This record gives sequence, C-alpha cells and structure tokens, in this order.
Amino acid sequence: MKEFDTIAAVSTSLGEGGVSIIRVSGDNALPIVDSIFKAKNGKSLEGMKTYTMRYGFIVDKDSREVIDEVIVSYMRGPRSFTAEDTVEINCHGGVVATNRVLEETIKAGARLAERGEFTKRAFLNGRIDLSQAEAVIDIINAKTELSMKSAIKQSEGIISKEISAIRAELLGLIAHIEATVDYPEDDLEEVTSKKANIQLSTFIDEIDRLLSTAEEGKMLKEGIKVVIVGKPNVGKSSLLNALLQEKRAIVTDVPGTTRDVIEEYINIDGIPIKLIDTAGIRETENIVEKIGVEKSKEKIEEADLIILMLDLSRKLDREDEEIIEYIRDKKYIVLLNKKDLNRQMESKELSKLDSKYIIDISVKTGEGLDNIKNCIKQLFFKGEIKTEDIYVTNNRHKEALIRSKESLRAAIGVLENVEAIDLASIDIRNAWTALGEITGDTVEEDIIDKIFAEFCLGK
Ligand SMILES: Nc1nc2c(c(=O)[nH]1)N(C=O)[C@@H](CNc1ccc(C(=O)N[C@@H](CCC(=O)O)C(=O)O)cc1)CN2
Ligand SMILES: Nc1nc2c(ncn2[C@@H]2O[C@H](COP(=O)(O)OP(=O)(O)OP(=O)(O)O)[C@@H](O)[C@H]2O)c(=O)[nH]1
Ligand SMILES: [Mg+2]
Repeated sequence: MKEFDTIAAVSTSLGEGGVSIIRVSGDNALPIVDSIFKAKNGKSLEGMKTYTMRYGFIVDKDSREVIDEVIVSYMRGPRSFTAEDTVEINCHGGVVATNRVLEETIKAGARLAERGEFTKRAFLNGRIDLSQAEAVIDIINAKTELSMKSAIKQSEGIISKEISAIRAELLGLIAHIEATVDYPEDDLEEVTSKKANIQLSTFIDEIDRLLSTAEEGKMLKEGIKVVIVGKPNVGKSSLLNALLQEKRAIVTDVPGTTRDVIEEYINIDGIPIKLIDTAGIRETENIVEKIGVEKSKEKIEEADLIILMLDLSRKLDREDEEIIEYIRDKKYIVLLNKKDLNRQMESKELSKLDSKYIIDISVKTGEGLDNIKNCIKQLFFKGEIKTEDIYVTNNRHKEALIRSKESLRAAIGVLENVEAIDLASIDIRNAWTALGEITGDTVEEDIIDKIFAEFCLGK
C-alpha cells in the first residue's frame, strides 16, 4: 500500500445534531487520537482491537482539560473505508464541540482532509475503482430510492465488472494480433483479421447496449426536467404547489405573479422529477416580468419535458398560440386547467397541438392530477425502471464509452485492409485506454483530482 500522511475531517454534517463523527485516517490515526484521548478505564488505545469501540474523553493535548465526552471506534487497515488505519471519534453534535475535537486532532498531528480525500484514498489504495468512488457521491446526492439503488449498485462495482471484462478481452485480442504479426504468414493474418473483426463488432454491441441506458441514467441521477409553461394566470404555480403538496410558489389572480424560476424535486414512483415553474409568457413592458419571460424561454431549452398549460375556461388566444409555436419541437404534454369552470375552449381549436397527451384537469379540485403522473411515467422509462438493470448515469463514463467505440470502429476500418493488421492494434489499444478511464486504470491525475474535488468535506 502507498504511504500517505494522516488526515482528519468531520464526516457528519455540521450543525445541531445528536452525534458528530470526526474521522481520522492514516498510519498515525491511532497514536494521534490516543494522545488526546483519556479512557474511562484508564487504558491507552494502543493494542485496541479492530472494529471495537472505547468510551472516554477527548482532552486538550497540553492542558489535559476535558473537551468532550466521546466514543472512539477503530478500524485497522486495510479493512476500513479508506483501507488505512481509521479512527472515528463520536462526539456530541453541535458546531462548537465538533470543531473543537477536530482542532485537537490537527494539533495532535493530523492534517485537515481535502474534499473527498477519504474516498480518494479508498481509490488510491485500491479498495475501490474510480467508478465506484464516483458512485459514493451519487449515493449522497440521490434524489429518490431508485436513484439510490442504482448508485449503490455502481458502488458495488457493477459497471466496473462489465468494463473490466471488455478490457481483458481487448488485451487478449491485441496480444493475438501482435503474435500474428511476429509470424508473418499472409493467410494467418487474414484469419486473425476476420476473427478480430467479428470480436470487435460484439464489443461495439456491448458498448452500444451500455450507451443506450445513458439518457435514462442521467434522468435517474439528475431527475427528469419538467418545465411548466403557459401564458400568465393559467395555474402553473398552483400546479407546482399541488404536486409538491406545499405552498411553495406564490399564487394570485394577478397575471404575471411569478417572475423567478422555481425548481423543486418531486418523486413519482421512484423517478425523480425536477419540476420547474416559470413566469407566464406574454409580451410585456414591465422590466421585471420581461426578464422572467426570458428565463422561461431559457428553461424551455433545457427541458426533458414541457407541460403546456392552457385555461379551458377561456378561448385559445394569440398568446397561447405563440407559446405552442415556441415549443413546437419539444416533447410536451398539454394540460387544460380549470375544468371546474365553464368550458370555453373548443376541441377544434386544439387540433394544431402535436401531443398524444391532452389532459383535462382542475388544480383547484385536484381532478386529473394523477393522470399527469401516469403520463410522465409512460413517457419515460417505458413506464417502469428495472432496478436490476445497469444504468450509465455518469457523463464522464458516457464520453469514455463513445471514444472507445470510435476507436473500435476505426480498428474495424483498418482491418478491412489486411496488410495493416498491426495498425489496428493501435486503435484497439486506444479503445482499451478509453475504457480504463472509467475504472480509473488509465486516467490522468488532474482528472482524478477534479472528480474528488466535487465531493463534500469529510467524505
Ligand atoms: N461510522 C461510519 N459509518 C459509515 C461509513 C464510515 O466510514 N464510518 N461509511 C463510509 O462511507 C459507509 C460504510 N462504508 C464502508 C465501506 C467499507 C468499509 C470496510 O471496512 N471495508 C473493508 C471490509 C471490512 C470487513 O469486511 O469487515 C474492505 O472492503 O476491505 C467500511 C465502511 C457508511 N457508514
Ligand atoms: N377555478 C380555478 N382556478 C384556478 C385553478 N388553478 C388555478 N386557479 C387560479 O388561477 C389563478 C392563477 O393561478 P397561478 O397558479 O398563480 O397562475 P400562474 O400560471 O402561475 O400565473 P403567472 O405566475 O402569473 O404566470 C389563481 O387565482 C388560482 O387560484 C383551477 O383549477 N380552477
Ligand atoms: Mg405563477
């Protein structure tokens, strides 16, 4: 194992809470904590059994004054999260106690950990690979239980396993090609070339299968972006509030109430939905409202799905039509709101709408709200997410898969010209390298640093 210094950080979230954990990891974790720990039973931590706990006090290193009452646990490397000696101090929750204990560990010789440094060590020490480490952030940020399930699977190495299998086969193929080149007999090269071509196509198929999950994978991780649009006063903010079951947005009968974009997550049977309420779109001279309308239009560009809301108690007008024109190329569903009022909108007016889904609702009475949820579910993930499936949720992985596929395609291109069989092995090696970026086997140090810098402190 590599040699690292000993690091410390608060691993729980800082604030009022029952208990906080200060995690210390590295060769000197136990002696460092021992130097500021006074056990109830008077014993030093030296020789403490792994995966056991001790009760006592953290004391000021110099004055020996008691700082906090704690429980200390010990996990001897390599059987710990970081694969290094790890000591965790469970102190009283609260910002002051927690920071005081952390400060003492630093005074006693630990270094304050950087963001993600514990997980980075688990990676650098070889306990987990890079995609597993990235899954740790996804677990923390998971929006729904389903997103969490997918992240846990990735943390267990489900993607790594597939990637490593393909890489191993690629390496075998490279070896075979190089052996063939060393014994140049024309017909042998031809046989190898034909065989390699078939193999390469199956790898491309496997990569395509992974890539085909990327769009849904991204939605599983980040949520499906659903933007509610429509002219002022149709009931957009009322819908957001109803789906959230919370009075999040201001609702009034004054057209032009919402100005800022409001974004909140809801959970539809495990599918995370990022619901975005926007300012009603219309021509306006009001400078604040105008900015709101601009923002609405920006959000339309980013949307995975648009909910177009119309007010069925009014006739379709030019403002509605302009919005319909604006979202023409996007995936959208139509809600005809205020069903509880007298209907003025006629169905022939709606014939120009290009959506399978036109749903009558009343946000006021709650009628039809369940249909919206079902409709969104139908539109994405074909109605259900199969939790046993692998999803590529990480954009970095997706890009590496694409590059690796391009190299494999190039290799096939070269192999069609049998004389250049050794040139193909260069492309195959590039594909192998690109896949290795996912697991972290062939990734540059600055990219590794960037990935872990996105973690929170103490992770
Ligand atoms: N107190 C505490 N709770 C925690 C963590 C932690 O670091 N501390 N974790 C931090 O995220 C998570 C648990 N993750 C962990 C992952 C691996 C090992 C570990 O020791 N792995 C050894 C096997 C140990 C064994 O089999 O007995 C290994 O893989 O070699 C421990 C925790 C969630 N809960
Ligand atoms: N009768 C009836 N009124 C509704 C319904 N939904 C919303 N409203 C009312 O319509 C008015 C406008 O609602 P909002 O949710 O503020 O409309 P909005 O589309 O967000 O409006 P802007 O933010 O101005 O673009 C409010 O008075 C709501 O109470 C409904 O289903 N039936
Ligand atoms: Mg509004």
